[in-house]
Amino acid sequence: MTVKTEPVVEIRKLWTIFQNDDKEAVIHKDLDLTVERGAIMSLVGGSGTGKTVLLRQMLGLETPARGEITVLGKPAAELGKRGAAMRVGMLFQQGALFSAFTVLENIAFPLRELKCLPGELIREAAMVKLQMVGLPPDAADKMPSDLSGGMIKRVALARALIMDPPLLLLDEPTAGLDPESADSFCELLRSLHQGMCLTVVMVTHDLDTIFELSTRVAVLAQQKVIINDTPQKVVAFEHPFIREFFLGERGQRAMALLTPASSPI
Ligand SMILES: Nc1ncnc2c1ncn2[C@@H]1O[C@H](COP(=O)(O)OP(=O)(O)OP(=O)(O)O)[C@@H](O)[C@H]1O
Repeated sequence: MTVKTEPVVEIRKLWTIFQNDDKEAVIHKDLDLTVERGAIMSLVGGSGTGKTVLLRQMLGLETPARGEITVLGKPAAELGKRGAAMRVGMLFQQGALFSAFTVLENIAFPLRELKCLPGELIREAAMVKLQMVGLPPDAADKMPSDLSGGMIKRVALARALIMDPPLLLLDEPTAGLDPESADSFCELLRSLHQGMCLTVVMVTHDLDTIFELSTRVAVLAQQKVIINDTPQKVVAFEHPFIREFFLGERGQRAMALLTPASSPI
């Protein structure tokens, strides 16, 4: 008998509407999405289909016009600023580090904000995370301006994970990285997913990342999630966006990774 656990994210009948000048833009319309515990879900879709907005709504940073978003059994809106980092880690597209803070201060920031832990404990926790993301101890005192793009992503990831949240949201985690750095970042995400029992939702256009990591792919089109399934099932789904996105030349190359031996599914 299989025991069905509660989904980590459940979105029901979601509407997102923006008012631009006197025009209304309906970005999501009656959108449903379920993310099961332990999944690594890639959220894909054309430009402007509302992938980033959806991540921000899951984090409780934006409120939809209508519908429900439940994250770890609670409405996303109730995550609250202080509680959010304990339940959900977010890696923003540009890393979004504080330029005037050192690496260690950046990683420690969410813990310092709690204002209830001794400084030494915070420092130790941040050093552990620095090591977990594969950075050497001497990176702790560097400034963000001294770091490569790959290192910035790692520091931002360490900060997102400082409170060991069960859910990690990533916006374009490998964008701007060279292929080698992107590969090693994917490898890091894979090992953290296993080691920390994470559920991961990531917005990405990078086919290599999708095929190397995803257990699920959810496709946004026509203001909805048109399919949420395994990568193999998604690429076989008949839709113009999917054909263009996955079955173009780049897609064919990335799909070569989906051999039985390397498949994450
Ligand atoms: N606060 C806002 N006010 C008005 N319009 C917004 C706001 N935030 C997002 N939008 C619009 O909503 C649409 C979806 O934005 P979003 O950034 O989520 O798209 P996306 O799918 O992540 O696109 P891309 O792949 O190009 O990054 C866009 O047209 C964007 O201009």
